[in-house]
Amino acid sequence: MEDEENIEEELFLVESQLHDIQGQIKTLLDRQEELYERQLQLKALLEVSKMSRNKSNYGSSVTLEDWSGSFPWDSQADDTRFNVFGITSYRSNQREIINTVMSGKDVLVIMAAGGGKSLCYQLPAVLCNGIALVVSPLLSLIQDQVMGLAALGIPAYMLTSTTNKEVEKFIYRALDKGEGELKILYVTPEKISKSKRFMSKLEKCHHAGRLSLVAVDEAHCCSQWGHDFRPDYKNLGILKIQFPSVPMIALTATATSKVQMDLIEMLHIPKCVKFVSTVNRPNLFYKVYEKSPVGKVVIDEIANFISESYPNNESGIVYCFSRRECEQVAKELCDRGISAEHYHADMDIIAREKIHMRWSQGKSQVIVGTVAFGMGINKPDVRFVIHHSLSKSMETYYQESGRAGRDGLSSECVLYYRPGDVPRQSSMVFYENCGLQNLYDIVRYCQSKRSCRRGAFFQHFGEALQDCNGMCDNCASSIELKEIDATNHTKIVVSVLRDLKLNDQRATLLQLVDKFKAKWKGLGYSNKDVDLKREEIEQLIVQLILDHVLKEEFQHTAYSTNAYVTLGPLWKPALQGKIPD
Ligand SMILES: Nc1ncnc2c1ncn2[C@@H]1O[C@H](COP(=O)(O)OP(=O)(O)OP(=O)(O)O)[C@@H](O)[C@H]1O
Repeated sequence: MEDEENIEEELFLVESQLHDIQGQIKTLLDRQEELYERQLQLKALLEVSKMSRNKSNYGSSVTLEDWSGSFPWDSQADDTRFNVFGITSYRSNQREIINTVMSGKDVLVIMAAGGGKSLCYQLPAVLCNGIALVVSPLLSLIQDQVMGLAALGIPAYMLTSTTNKEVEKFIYRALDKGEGELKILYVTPEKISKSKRFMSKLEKCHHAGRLSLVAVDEAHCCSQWGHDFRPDYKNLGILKIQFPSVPMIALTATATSKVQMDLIEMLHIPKCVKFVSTVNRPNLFYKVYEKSPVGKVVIDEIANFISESYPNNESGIVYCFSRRECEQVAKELCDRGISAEHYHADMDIIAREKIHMRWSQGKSQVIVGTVAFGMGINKPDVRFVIHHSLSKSMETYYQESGRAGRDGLSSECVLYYRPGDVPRQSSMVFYENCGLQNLYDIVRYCQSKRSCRRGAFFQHFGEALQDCNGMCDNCASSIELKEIDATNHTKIVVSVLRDLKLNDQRATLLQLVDKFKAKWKGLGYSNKDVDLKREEIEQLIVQLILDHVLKEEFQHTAYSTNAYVTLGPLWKPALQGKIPD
């Protein structure tokens, strides 16, 4: 009896010590996770810092002169800003950029969507004698700009495939002989690379001292590391070679350090002065919703979100993965009473224009588009951008979601995520430069239940962290997260993959999960072992890919219905000790 009491007493002691130790282990594991996250951030920062050091080594320096002081053109510039452009004061960096261009320097401008990049070259173009050349990638973008400038009384023209003969003659005379009134000339990059006649007229214009400046809009298109690479942009380097004394201003909304270096090199502007504004869009609320595997449920949720949050026909965009999906989502939203129209590259240009116009004028509420609904969307009052599937990279997502709230008012960016969408994207980006790494970055953004979404953008673009002010779901919500020990699950995932590899078999993500479940049961795990739902197992597999736990040996072992899951080509022993045998 006394023995039993002693045993019970010791048992109680042991159990309470075990309880304490488990608490300590949990604290340590939490700390370990924080450190892993910090490790990733520091590695990214180190890379950015090394890149900028290399860059200064090969001479593309950022001069530190003060461009906000007084300059001889100050009063004329103020007068033009106010009386021609109707703008009462400059926004951040605009004055400095204008002063730099006016001083004859080359400039690289990185300024968030809606930040006011156009004024940075249009105002100097009006102030300077002669003609400014602007290279821009899209006809619709050019048309908008030319119309806007004409409305301000500025003689701007475009020379593109749609320009009629009369106007073309007028433009060539202006370039050649300085006749007629032409201040800003817009062309597409194809004109520079393909039209010898145009280039020889431009040469004459320059020779006569009448080419005032060259602006390259959407300059990230130069770089194949950027998100919208355009082969014809690669040839724009010729402009600086032919016209070395003419200041060049390259502008874009986003460019990682790698893209910046690339485009400085391609445009031959190694001594450019660089102005980088923050990527932060404080008025945008970022959130990720778990996406149901049932298509109709997703549409119900999107339709409810729109009709409850935006009952007054406020404008929005829904981005979809494929053309077929985009048509279907638009139709199903219409069936649920939302005025939505689809937009994709398979439609003819007139139909697309009509749909864009109706939406711009508020006659339809939502455009359901593919990536084709891209550059040149200048609608300021887009209140929400919903992603029906994840984008292929952080940059693409930043651009697409950034079409919300250009007027500075509160707007929402919602992404519907399910791991099952990852293989579809990975099959598309598999052969792109860094395609998988870029995809994994956005997947990491989606899978995170803790980190600040805004912080992920700062990290991606190599910028110091800023306060989110509760403007993302992870910062705003106080949901308690349930934590589980997934060691056994991970062991099973790895062993399922080993079996497949051994038998030279392949499996879709769905099949992988089925095999996992069968093995889980077969191994006789009891009820107190955590039984995960299908989506949770999918999330675990994707997380293991992201954490590089699944080694290279499993690459291509798993397939989705018709696409690679592409497991872990980037394995590194970051999680040593956690990798199961
Ligand atoms: N200093 C300013 N004050 C007020 N409005 C301005 C100022 N500068 C520009 N704007 C206005 O802000 C809007 C966005 O400018 P702009 O089209 O140049 O943006 P952007 O940086 O080119 O954006 P995107 O990358 O999306 O094309 C325009 O309506 C423009 O007239």
